[in-house]
Amino acid sequence: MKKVFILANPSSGKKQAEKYAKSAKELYEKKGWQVTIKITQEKADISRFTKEACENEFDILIVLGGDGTVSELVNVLKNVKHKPTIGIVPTGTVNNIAQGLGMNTDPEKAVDELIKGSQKTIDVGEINDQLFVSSISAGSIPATVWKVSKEQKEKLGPLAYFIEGLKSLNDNEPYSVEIRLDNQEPIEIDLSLLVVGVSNSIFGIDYFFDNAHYDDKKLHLFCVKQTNLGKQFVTFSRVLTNNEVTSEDNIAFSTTFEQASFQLKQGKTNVALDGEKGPTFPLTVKIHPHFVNFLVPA
Ligand SMILES: Nc1ncnc2c1ncn2[C@@H]1O[C@H](COP(=O)(O)OP(=O)(O)OP(=O)(O)O)[C@@H](O)[C@H]1O
Repeated sequence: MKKVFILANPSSGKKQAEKYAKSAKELYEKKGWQVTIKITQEKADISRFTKEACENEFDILIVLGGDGTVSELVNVLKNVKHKPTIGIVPTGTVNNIAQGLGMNTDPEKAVDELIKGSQKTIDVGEINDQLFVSSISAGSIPATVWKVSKEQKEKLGPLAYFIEGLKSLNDNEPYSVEIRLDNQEPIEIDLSLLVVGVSNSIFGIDYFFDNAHYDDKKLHLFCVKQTNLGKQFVTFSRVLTNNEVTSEDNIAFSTTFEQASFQLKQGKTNVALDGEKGPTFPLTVKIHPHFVNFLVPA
């Protein structure tokens, strides 16, 4: 009999996680699975319950939450002997990770999809000893990601990020970064945006890195150089309308790497990790290929 641990963050998204967790338990028990359900009361419970699921060797750990919850949970898996297979029921606001895995964004359908699903071994990124499952980013747009209030997120969903992002183009402060990719010579560039992603879906845009896959053993880098507001706007519009990210006038560029370092040479900027506040510069970033199994639609 499969041992299944359900971990639900009731504060995520529209606050429906507890409700869906209970209906998931009912459905999975009918299927003959042995189900334990835990509802988090605070952030620290995410790692506490994940450790419990690993120590007691559960086969499957189903998480009901958004990117923040999934990211917190995956960070626990770095130091455990037994990693359960993870399944996501996306009850967050943006749910990039679930989207990148091809999960249904309707939690009810996702609950059902996980029973019939298959397993996929996915890559994760590491930045200064912290794991990320979706992306890290630096610049005024990512800085707004964690400034977006819970209320704005509930009301506007992913659109809240876009609106705040566009507003932030105005107070874009220049910063200069020395980038060293794999064994290449370092380059120093004045940037307004730096994004490193594990999969295609970033900031709620599911084609941000069009060719990226969760199991391609690569990290994907997208940079926008410092330029005037108009050109930046055009570049972001291209990204948002699924056009080429590499613009003719070299304002933006994208590439892939396995390990890299980023050193801040001038100015200051914040780093976001899976939509939450991340570490500070200097950054050492690498891929962990095939780190953990996830349940994905069949
Ligand atoms: N009871 C709670 N249990 C767990 N985390 C909580 C709780 N209350 C507040 N939080 C906060 O919720 C954050 C995780 O929320 P999460 O990111 O999963 O949802 P979201 O922000 O709605 O979705 P998304 O990140 O996809 O936009 C945690 O980092 C933690 O700070």
